[in-house]
Amino acid sequence: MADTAQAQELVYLVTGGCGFLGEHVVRMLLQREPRLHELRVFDLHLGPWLEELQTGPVQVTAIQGDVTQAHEVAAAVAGAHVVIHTAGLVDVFGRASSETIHEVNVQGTQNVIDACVQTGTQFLVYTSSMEVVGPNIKGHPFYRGDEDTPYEAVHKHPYPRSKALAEQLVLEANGRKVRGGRPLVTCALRPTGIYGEGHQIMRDIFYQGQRLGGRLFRAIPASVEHGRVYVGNVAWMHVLVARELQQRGALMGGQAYFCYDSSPYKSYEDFNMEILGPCGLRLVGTRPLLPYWLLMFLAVLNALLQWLLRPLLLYAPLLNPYTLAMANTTFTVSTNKAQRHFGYEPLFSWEDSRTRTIGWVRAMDGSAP
Ligand SMILES: NC(=O)c1ccc[n+]([C@@H]2O[C@H](COP(=O)([O-])OP(=O)(O)OC[C@H]3O[C@@H](n4cnc5c(N)ncnc54)[C@H](O)[C@@H]3O)[C@@H](O)[C@H]2O)c1
Ligand SMILES: CC(C)CCC[C@@H](C)[C@H]1CC[C@H]2[C@@H]3[C@H](O)C=C4C[C@@H](O)CC[C@]4(C)[C@H]3CC[C@]12C
Repeated sequence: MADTAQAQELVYLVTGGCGFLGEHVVRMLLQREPRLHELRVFDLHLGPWLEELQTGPVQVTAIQGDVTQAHEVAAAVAGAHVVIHTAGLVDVFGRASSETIHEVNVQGTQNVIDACVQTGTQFLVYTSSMEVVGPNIKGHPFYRGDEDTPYEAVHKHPYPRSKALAEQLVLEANGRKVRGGRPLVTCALRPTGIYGEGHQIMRDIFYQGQRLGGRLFRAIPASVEHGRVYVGNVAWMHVLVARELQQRGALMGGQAYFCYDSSPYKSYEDFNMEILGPCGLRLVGTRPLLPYWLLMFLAVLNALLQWLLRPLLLYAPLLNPYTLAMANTTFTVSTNKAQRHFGYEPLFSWEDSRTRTIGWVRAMDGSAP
């Protein structure tokens, strides 16, 4: 828990605080933000684990609410010094409509900005995504690029489009006067594919491998690099950026930072095997077992089935044309902007990140649904 020797005076609000990333941000704040007095956790669905946090020195306030409801957001934001806005609809599988994704990710973010302005909250950190940059629909590689690398960002899919619009809103809001006359200071963090304890897709792939007798079948060439970052480091970056934004607003305000750490550059599947291999799974094939055209045919078929079945049931498999394109396009970052601007160093080494994630997967063994 926080070092109580320092004055505990700050009120933080974490939207989406019960999600995969949000829970790590909440726990990290309690461990590493000594000036915290109250931590508000705002989410559509509150987790039972919040109960166990109520016994520490920091007042943890659970708020069940919806970011699309401006009055609920304003009530939660009022009196907060800092807002970390991680709430979002993460959907590249066609589970939600594009209107709903826009409503939550874009209008929800606008509501958060408006609430800061109306109630006088000065610091706003937004969880953006690598997808505001790419991969683009043309499949152009982004090979170990940084925040200044030129890239043709073209957003057709509702999720990346919504993240890009929301990020733009947040960054453009930097400098707006909030109630009381001070300027709003904002910035955006852009994680690549996050992994770690609680990662739903890793869980799904693990169970799928178990159902297939401990095997997964290679679908993506090993040469395609996909950026990954450990959830603990993403959470730490949020905590640090929120703290430093209060001291270095002139430099950091209006900036976007990729989230990075020392996780290795690998294909999506080869990276997963770094975790799932020690948990008993094997990746079959050194090359994709099916040709790309056949995978694309299956992906399109899945999209068609999703559309046809929609009136009856929700069919949302991992493979669709968008996820196939993502998995097949190199997108990795190599940058030190966060280190230069606010002294970020990953808190967890690759070995720690991997060990922690393996421990979490192993604990699920035998509990397949
Ligand atoms: N998972 C990744 O690989 C990844 C990568 C880059 C960026 N991100 C971003 O990180 C953020 C968190 O993602 P995650 O992976 O933890 O997803 P998640 O789905 O686990 O968490 C999102 C949380 O937001 C909440 N939420 C959704 N709609 C809401 C609403 N209308 N009002 C209030 N709360 C709502 C959900 O209940 C959930 O707890 C998102 O903004 C996402 O775009 C995620
Ligand atoms: C050949 C297929 C079966 C492989 C399917 C893999 C696919 C489900 C994976 C590949 C890449 C993954 C995305 C990537 O890690 C980055 C992000 C950004 C983030 O903002 C949200 C999650 C997302 C889209 C990952 C989703 C799962 C993807 C598409």
